[in-house]
Amino acid sequence: QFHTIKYEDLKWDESLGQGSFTRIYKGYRTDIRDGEKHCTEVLLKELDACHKNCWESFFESASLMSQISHKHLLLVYGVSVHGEKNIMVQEFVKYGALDLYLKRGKTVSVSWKLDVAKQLASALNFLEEKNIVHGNICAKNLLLAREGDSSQGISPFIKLSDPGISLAMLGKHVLLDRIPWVAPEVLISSENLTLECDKWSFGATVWEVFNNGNSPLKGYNLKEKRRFYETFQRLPPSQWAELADLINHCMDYQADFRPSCRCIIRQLNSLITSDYEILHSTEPVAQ
Ligand SMILES: Nc1cnc(-c2cc(N)nc3[nH]ccc23)cn1
Repeated sequence: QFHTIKYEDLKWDESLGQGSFTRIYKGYRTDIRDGEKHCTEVLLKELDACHKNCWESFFESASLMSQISHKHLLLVYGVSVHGEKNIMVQEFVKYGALDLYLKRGKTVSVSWKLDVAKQLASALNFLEEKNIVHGNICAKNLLLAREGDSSQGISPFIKLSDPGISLAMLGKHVLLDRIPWVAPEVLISSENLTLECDKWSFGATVWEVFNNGNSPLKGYNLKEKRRFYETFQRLPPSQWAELADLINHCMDYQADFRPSCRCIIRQLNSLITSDYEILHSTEPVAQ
């Protein structure tokens, strides 16, 4: 179901941090294609040996991403097993995770943010058509392949990363900590992990993008996060009413009230043409 890569073909470079039970490194993969030697920049995602029991879920998420291909889905080259080590080999995406990129204070225009939201919505639409649930949509899992340059009219380009270890395998604490990205019904039972859950997470991710990568409910402890759902609270609304409505529509506590991907894309397109862009664009508008 996916390609196995020889450990000897991999070379580790700098460490780039860690995810849930995983450590990530920049690396290189040498492979021979049509008689030529190629050396490709890759992202090496190592699963902690102590989480051995998660490895099939780890590989499942790899195989999910390698079975389908879409321009806004991360390319997974394959997996490598070496003794205790399970390694997922992914394409290296130049600018890394979107939340860190935005937190680093890069000022981006409203249309830049809308482009990112539209690209994520088109990736979700593709997954919805294949009836595939991602389960971990968030700005940390959006990778920036091209910065874009609004003055040159060049849009950014994002790729949705693999979901990582499936929610069903994660402990209650990890699930609670994923509030407000994880849909409320999933906390009740991971059997409730459906396509609608990705719509909820989409809403929380759009909120992050329009709040410069700040984490929603930052500083909330697990108890406060649980209360947030128990009392049906909403994220602080954007001043842009149409955007706040879209986010709240996606983050409807009633899963079947959440909009379809096509509806989300239509609403995003109407946002792009709405007056907000004129009123809040950084470039002075001719009076
Ligand atoms: N599939 C991926 C995933 N993450 C990256 C990445 C790139 C970068 N410039 N800094 C980083 N810092 C942490 C991760 C990362 C690249 N490719």
